[in-house]
Amino acid sequence: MRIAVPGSRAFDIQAALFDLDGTLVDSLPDFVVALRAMLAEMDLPSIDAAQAAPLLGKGVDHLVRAVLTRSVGDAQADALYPVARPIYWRHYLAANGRHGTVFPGVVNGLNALRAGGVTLAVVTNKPMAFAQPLLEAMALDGYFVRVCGGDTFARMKPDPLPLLAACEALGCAPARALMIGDSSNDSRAARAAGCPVVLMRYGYNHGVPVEDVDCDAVLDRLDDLIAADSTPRRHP
Ligand SMILES: O=C(O)COP(=O)(O)O
Ligand SMILES: [Mg+2]
Repeated sequence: MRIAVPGSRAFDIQAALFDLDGTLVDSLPDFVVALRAMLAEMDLPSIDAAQAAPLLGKGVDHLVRAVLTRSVGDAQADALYPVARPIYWRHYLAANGRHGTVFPGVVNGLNALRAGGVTLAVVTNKPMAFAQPLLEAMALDGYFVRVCGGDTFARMKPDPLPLLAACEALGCAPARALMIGDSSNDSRAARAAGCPVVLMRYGYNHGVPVEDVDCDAVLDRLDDLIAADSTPRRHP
């Protein structure tokens, strides 16, 4: 499918690889509920959404460690981490998909890409035990022929390995697989894999605006991607 990307060139793509948190699903409320429950159970000071958002996107282990470091400093975080991790997993499994929502434009965008014959896959740093139930809770699971989690391969994004492995599984050359993400984690992985990459403006970006990140384009909504040969239109 030839797609037009506002502010960039047209791309002839066969597959689209999607980041999950901050790109497809606004899962920040789930993370906040689970983190607050973990901190309360451990008698540690709480956290709010603005403090948690920049810590997302680098996998669950990074998140738990970063939240502990924020609360108690580096040395104590190391000691508390083995206790905190299973507590966080329990609370996140309970919160997963209960408070989050699908970002506006995502369903229309997925439908348009699928209708254009593009093969869709998820490449997230979220562990599979969280990623699959979240896609099901958001009724997005039917769109993707493959879901790759942060624990599917030996290394996660920003390493190119998950993107290269996903391309191989889909039988797609990296140059024809468009990565759609929300942070430098996604664009660095895409650049190293040789995939074109667009970033969503609304996601979780480790505190670095996506305009300042090396990528092919920045989008406000997924359905701003349009078939290159059709008249530009905004889906309802
Ligand atoms: O770190 C996470 O759990 C989220 O990862 P994602 O942004 O790659 O979906
Ligand atoms: Mg993300």
